[in-house]
Amino acid sequence: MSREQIAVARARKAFQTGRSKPLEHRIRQLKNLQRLFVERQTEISDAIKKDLNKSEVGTQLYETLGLEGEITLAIKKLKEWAAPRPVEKNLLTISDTVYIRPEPLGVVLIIGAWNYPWAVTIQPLIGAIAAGNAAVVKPSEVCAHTAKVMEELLPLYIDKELYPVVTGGVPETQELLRQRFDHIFYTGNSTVGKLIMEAAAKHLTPVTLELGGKSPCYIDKNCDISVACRRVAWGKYTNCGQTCIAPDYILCEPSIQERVIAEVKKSIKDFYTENPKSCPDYGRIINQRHFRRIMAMTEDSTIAVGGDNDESECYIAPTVLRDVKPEAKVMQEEIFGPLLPILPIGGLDEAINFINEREKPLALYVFTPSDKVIKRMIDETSSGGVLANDCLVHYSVSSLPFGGVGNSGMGCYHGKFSFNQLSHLRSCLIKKLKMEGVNSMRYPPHTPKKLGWARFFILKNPDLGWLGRMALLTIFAVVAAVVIQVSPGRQEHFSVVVLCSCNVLNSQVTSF
Ligand SMILES: NC(=O)c1ccc[n+]([C@@H]2O[C@H](COP(=O)([O-])OP(=O)(O)OC[C@H]3O[C@@H](n4cnc5c(N)ncnc54)[C@H](O)[C@@H]3O)[C@@H](O)[C@H]2O)c1
Ligand SMILES: CCCCCCCCCC=O
Repeated sequence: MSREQIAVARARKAFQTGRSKPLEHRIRQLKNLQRLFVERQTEISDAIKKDLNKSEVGTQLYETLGLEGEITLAIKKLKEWAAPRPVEKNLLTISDTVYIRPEPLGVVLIIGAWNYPWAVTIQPLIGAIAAGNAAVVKPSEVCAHTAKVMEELLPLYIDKELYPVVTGGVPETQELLRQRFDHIFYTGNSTVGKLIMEAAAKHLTPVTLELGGKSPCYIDKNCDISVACRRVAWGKYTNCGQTCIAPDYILCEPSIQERVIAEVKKSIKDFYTENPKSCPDYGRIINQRHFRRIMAMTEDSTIAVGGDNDESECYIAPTVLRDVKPEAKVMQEEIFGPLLPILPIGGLDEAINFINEREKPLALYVFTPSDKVIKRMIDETSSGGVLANDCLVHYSVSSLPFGGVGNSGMGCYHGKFSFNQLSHLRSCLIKKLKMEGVNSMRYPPHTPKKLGWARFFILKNPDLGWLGRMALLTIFAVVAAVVIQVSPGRQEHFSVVVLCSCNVLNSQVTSF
């Protein structure tokens, strides 16, 4: 058996013992994971420094702080999230207990990307643990130092059979993908996303695909350009542009292009000094392959700011490109690097058309003081998420589902959405063996009269409020009296009326 097969088989066996399911176990594991981030911050930071030149503070701010917040939230809310969820009923099921029961899916495969290696690998793991699953964790081999630290540290804190770490590159990931999982949670590019889905299809395994793409940024000429550009520069150059939701390019009217260039330039200096290369807060491109890919994108565009680079250090200065054409190389794929192209455009209508002619983005940014412009941008486009007058921060809001749409991904996570995404939401309906008369309307022989009753019972919404229920009760009482007088032998009619009368006051599930 391969190393990958062994890890999956062990995780499955451990899941089958049932030990991942009790809430106490889940909480204990989450607390242990939290402890890892408190006790091992130095090892985590040192490795990321080697991989991406992230500073220690940057690592906490962009990677581990969010994870600590998500763990704290999951621990606090787990009982509520995992509890059966009462649902509304129709009249036909009014005397039944009807609810949704979140259940673990089984063994989840988590495939992480390299750009925020802890954030995008461990955040799904938090959801997997909270939902009671086992999970095989495959960190990206591209951030080699971090993958090694993750492989060493996780088993010291959490159940290593239930949550094994499998390191490796493409062959190892493909070997993992040949195994059977109950869910695959993949973060990375859209091309590999398609391969993941293909492999998952063999076992009919559901997938979450957290992908990327080009996230547009429209700057309205009426906005505070200085503030807008500072926020855009932060969103773009954080982690050297290697952020899935970085504003990929700017759309603005030609009349403000020079202002935008000047203000972005000013922010670059404010954030990273005159010499970003020696600034501890400015990162590096992950490797030379990506360095060359990014530099090649500048070839047919005009550099307005930056452009300095050093392949031996994987350094590319924060760069702005002016008067970029839609056909330019930099506009053909997600940049994932510190280049900020500006595309002059005729105004909002043209910007909306430009966005809609392309793949649905993961994030969409609009900077404007006008609520009308914001509303139009939201109403007339589609994207995984949309932000007005800021960048990136929606990622930190646990109550918002984070994920793409179309080419930018499927499924979502963060907070309760992670729990739901990695749970099976099982429909439960518990009926008593009494009141058989009421069922006659659905048993053959089918008659128009029975259909009439069925229409009433299925289509009527019993959620009438207290007054409505009292009124309905009165009607049922009158009908019951009439039925008893007119057709004393028709037991099913009588049962129906009694059933409704008895239960109309209690149209919600109250206990399990
Ligand atoms: N939506 C999000 O939350 C999110 C977060 C981070 C990154 N991203 C996106 O990810 C992309 C960057 O990541 P990447 O794709 O370069 O990361 P990557 O190269 O680390 O690949 C991601 C994972 O896929 C595996 N993989 C790569 N090729 C494979 C193959 N042929 N078969 C099977 N597995 C394979 C890798 O081992 C790795 O674990 C960008 O598009 C970015 O926008 C999205
Ligand atoms: C405070 C804002 C945090 C932003 C973190 C962005 C992480 C993006 C992950 C995808 O690349």
